[in-house]
Amino acid sequence: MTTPAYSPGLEGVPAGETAICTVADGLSYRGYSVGDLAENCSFDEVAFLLLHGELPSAARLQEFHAGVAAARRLPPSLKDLFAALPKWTTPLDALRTAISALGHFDQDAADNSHVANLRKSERLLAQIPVAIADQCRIAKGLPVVPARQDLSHAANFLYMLRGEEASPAEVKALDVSLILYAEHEFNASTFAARVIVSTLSDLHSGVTGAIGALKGPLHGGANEKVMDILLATGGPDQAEAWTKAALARKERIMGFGHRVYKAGDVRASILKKYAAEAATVAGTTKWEETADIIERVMAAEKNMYPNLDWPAGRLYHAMKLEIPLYTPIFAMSRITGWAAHVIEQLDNNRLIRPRAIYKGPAPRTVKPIAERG
Ligand SMILES: CC(=O)SCCNC(=O)CCNC(=O)[C@H](O)C(C)(C)COP(=O)(O)OP(=O)(O)OC[C@H]1O[C@@H](n2cnc3c(N)ncnc32)[C@H](O)[C@@H]1OP(=O)(O)O
Ligand SMILES: O=C([O-])CC(=O)C(=O)O
Repeated sequence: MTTPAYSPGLEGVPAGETAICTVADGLSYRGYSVGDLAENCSFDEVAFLLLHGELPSAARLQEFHAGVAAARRLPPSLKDLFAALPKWTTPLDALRTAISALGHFDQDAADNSHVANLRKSERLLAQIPVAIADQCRIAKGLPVVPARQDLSHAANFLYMLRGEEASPAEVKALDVSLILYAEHEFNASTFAARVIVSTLSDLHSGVTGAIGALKGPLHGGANEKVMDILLATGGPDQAEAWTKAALARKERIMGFGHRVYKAGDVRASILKKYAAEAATVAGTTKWEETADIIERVMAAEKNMYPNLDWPAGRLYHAMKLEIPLYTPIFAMSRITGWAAHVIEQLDNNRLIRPRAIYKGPAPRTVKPIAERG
């Protein structure tokens, strides 16, 4: 038997088949380029596409929206759970706990059939924004805002968070960011979800694990770190020197680089315009100028380009959303990709169990405890 070539971090290794998304020749979901989807569709249509395989007709979209909007509520005990969490709990950690807890209440929890998984996916799609908004308000001692069934995924989230409707421009910008965040092949969180359900575990367990993987700053956690970096520079005047000094200290500039995209991430180019427009409205263009300077330094010094987290962090900041909400917002979109992959995995399952190259001690025998040093 020949040993297959080893690739650290599984870089470049095909680890399964999928019909959901490809990052080859530009990013596309089920055959549609993300640019086309961001230009011509709403997030709600893209969610349907990812879960059901085709773009919806107007009637199917209405039916889908009605079903998801009706599920925008949490069991009352979730609110008690949020109130009981330590005050230092981050919104992403609270969301991870909430998804795990929601599994207890879902009547389909242990049913891994295709139709049950679709039902659970649509419920989680509905419940995640509610969980983020409710936890955020409860942690601040504010009353929760009941969901609106007439609003889109993006608009309802902003409404529940703030207690007032957002402007159409804000809703559109958030919606586009959700389309771009929705799915990305075998990224770490999605792969984690697939590994979990490949043991014939369940959707809620897979999504709970996926959120744990998303949290890290090398993956979804980077969109929160982006704003930390921009704020740390102090602004355009110090940005170049700050970035060069950080690189000299071998620090990573979060929001740059990507395992697959070495010449830039198309999603970052699409969202940049929305981040810039939101900054103009908010009067915070100083962070756009700072970002442009850092982009120039990173290209010149490292030949490295922004990923989607770079403009997303800036967009959410210009929308006056609190930094710890940025990765939960990523999750509120990526639930569609995670769910589609969980369903695809379980529809044609084989346990995911690779091999390791052993680097430990040579075989040895146990000495009686009195003889051990
Ligand atoms: C939506 C998303 O999840 S997109 C990813 C979001 N994550 C980030 O933005 C975090 C910052 N970026 C990174 O850490 C990386 O570019 C990753 C993890 C995304 C991809 O990394 P990989 O392809 O595995 O590259 P790896 O981590 O091996 O780094 C290769 C080299 O580039 C350097 N490097 C990679 N990213 C960066 C960065 N953002 N800033 C500075 N240097 C970097 C590394 O230090 C390393 O240098 P070395 O060879 O001198 O040690
Ligand atoms: O694909 C990756 O490694 C990370 C990423 O961009 C995503 O999950 O959107």
